[in-house]
Amino acid sequence: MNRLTVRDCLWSDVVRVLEEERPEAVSALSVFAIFRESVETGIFCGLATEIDIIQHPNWIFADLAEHREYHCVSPDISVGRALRIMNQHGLNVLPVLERQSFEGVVTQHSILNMLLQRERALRKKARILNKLLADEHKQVVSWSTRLAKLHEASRSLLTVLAHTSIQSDLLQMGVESLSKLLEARYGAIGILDESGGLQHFVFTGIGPELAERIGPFPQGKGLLGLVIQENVSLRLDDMSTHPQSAGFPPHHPLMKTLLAVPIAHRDRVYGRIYLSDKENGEPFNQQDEDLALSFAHSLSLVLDNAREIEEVKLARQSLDYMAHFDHLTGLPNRTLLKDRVDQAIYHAHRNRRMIGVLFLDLDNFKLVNDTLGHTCGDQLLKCVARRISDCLREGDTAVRLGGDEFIVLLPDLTDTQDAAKVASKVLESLQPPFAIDRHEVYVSASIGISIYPHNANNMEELLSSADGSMYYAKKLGKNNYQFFTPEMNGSAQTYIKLEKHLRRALEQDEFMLHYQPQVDVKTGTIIGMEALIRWISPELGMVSPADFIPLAEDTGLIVPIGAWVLKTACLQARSWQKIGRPTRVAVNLSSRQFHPVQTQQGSQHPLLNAVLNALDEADLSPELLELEITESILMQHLDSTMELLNTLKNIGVRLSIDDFGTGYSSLSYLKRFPIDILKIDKSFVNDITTDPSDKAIVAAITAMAKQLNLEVVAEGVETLAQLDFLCELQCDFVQGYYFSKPLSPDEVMTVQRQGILVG
Ligand SMILES: Nc1nc2c(ncn2[C@@H]2O[C@@H]3COP(=O)(O)O[C@H]4[C@@H](O)[C@H](n5cnc6c(=O)[nH]c(N)nc65)O[C@@H]4COP(=O)(O)O[C@H]3[C@H]2O)c(=O)[nH]1
Repeated sequence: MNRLTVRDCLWSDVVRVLEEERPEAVSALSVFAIFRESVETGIFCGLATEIDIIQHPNWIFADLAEHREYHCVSPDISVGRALRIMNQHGLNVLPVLERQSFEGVVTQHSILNMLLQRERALRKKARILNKLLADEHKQVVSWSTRLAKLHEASRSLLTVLAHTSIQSDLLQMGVESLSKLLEARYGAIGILDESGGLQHFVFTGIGPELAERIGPFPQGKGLLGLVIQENVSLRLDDMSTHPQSAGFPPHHPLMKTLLAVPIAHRDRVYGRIYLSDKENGEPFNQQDEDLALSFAHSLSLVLDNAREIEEVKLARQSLDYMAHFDHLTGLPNRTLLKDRVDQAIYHAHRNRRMIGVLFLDLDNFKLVNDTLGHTCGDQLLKCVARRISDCLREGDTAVRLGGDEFIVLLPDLTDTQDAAKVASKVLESLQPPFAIDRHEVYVSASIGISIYPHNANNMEELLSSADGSMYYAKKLGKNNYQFFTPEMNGSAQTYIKLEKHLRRALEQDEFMLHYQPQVDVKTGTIIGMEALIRWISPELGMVSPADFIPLAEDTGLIVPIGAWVLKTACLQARSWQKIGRPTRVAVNLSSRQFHPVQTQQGSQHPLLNAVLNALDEADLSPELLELEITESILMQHLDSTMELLNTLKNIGVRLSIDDFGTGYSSLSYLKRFPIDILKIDKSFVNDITTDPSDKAIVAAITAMAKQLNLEVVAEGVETLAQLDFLCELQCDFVQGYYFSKPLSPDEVMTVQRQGILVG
């Protein structure tokens, strides 16, 4: 309001008179303005009041003007100043002149009036302002309450987050808080899953049954889809008129007003919140939207954080899993086993109990892996793991150490025989064939058992004792279990030592071949030589092939060793040929060479390769090479075996069956395979003079071989009596100590120079 001036307070009841006029009766409050010549345009001469007239009843206005002290004020001075002038001169009225022109009068009364008016106006304004202020205050208070509530809700979200990882709890709490805050009847949160689809709905104002009927929202369509895709908020005052409101599922309660905001953080949209129908019926306003957005932002931070925590947790879990479990079978691994063994030892020690450790190694797993491939091998390991686990009680642990090695931990044994029972149960469970990729696969296992506290006091020792007894079980023919004894320990150590040295033997040139002559009984001439490998180890001395060949087969080392034997034998036969004494050389083949280690599709069989290379390198005629295979080799994979034998036969090499009579002795297959020679096993020859049935067997084999046009070589002939019997049975060729032990190449030269062998 402006400053109050004299102009604002001019007195309205002013009577303009001429100076020569005589006063007449007027109202008590009137003031006379006296002019010369004209009341409109004349010169202002002064003022007179009712009191002046009463005091001088006979005077004309000119006298009264002259009698009154003349003071005037400008209209722009403040009322305060005017009052001060009146006070100073004892006046209650003043003329107001602006540049000599009469503007009116100001009286104490008019000023008072104006002041009262002004005060009233000010009071009114103050009231309005006060109300405004009160309203604003109320607004501020309500905002601060809302903000406090929002803050509280956000804090609760974080608290929930700290105490639970279940996101739906978090969201439920979020949507409830927000709906309450904005007084919305319905509210819901939808969160996007990894593939961008809307998942994880939480509702408020809608019961679980209805929520179920509403079902999932159409993904990406309708209004709410827009909110997510465009990352924008949306406010509708009347949904029924909006063309895209069809995006709501049909069972959703009818809604009029809608507020939807995205839950987004750093351009990443996590989902959306929608609220509808405020309880007071009003549409959602900008403040509601701001509040919902602020809330959604808090929620997005929480979700972002929760996701990060979840991701870290999952990563930690999978790291933890990887550290303690075998990825293929899902069984615990060595690390977890260590924990369990330590715990078991602790309890067993306190309760004076025993612990059993079973070390299980599959017997023919390598063959399965090599012939059927790694995928089938892996499947087999999984099935084996399941069968082992099925044999165990709660509290026992099956562990995969790696490869085809498993451990069973029996933490609470009262009797060592219980460990034996479990072992035999496991062996039995492995007997039925496994159906792997349309193949029926048979496997067995060798199990070694060690017992705490009898055999060892910690995990490493328990495993090593069980490992030792497992080797012993293998040695005893596989598919059985053995307890640990100190002798076994020695034997296992030897086996392990052997393996270590065998791995280096080939490259360190520690092998050589000896040759045992095969003799024509009638003439004494040498018809061939069987190549027999010898290993002279600098550390172990002479090692028998009966000891290291099975190990070479188990470890796969037989393949390079076998190739070396073929090459060396062919070179030797070629050198005999070169000096004019062509002699056939017979080479033993092991099953592992025959049934190969993973052949690549379309590539040549590794054995065929090795044979061709050896012949080629030595430049040897194929008919001077004989390949000895056992009956059991023949019986595995009949079709592929037949194919390979035919190929070898076509090359021109000769084929013989070693140890004939000890295996299936199926005579019928002899007709089917391109075999040239049968070698009667030395076990029959050994007792031929004393055991009539052995004699009968040898007789039958010889007769049948003759029928089939096969040569027969009897092995292990040590005595003249045995030789006589064999001659009687018309067995033409023999091999054995009677004529000669296996000879070094130099010794062979000496014998060859003699031309014939005499027993
Ligand atoms: N008691 C007795 N034994 C006789 C007599 N005549 C020969 N022997 C022995 O009987 C074994 C015959 O070889 P095998 O049955 O193929 O049995 C062989 C063969 O299965 C395997 N082997 C030897 N060299 C090789 C090889 O280069 N490759 C493969 N895969 N196996 C081989 O090792 C086995 C043992 O070979 P060796 O110790 O050389 O033992 C040889 C030989 O020394 C006899 O009159 N009395």
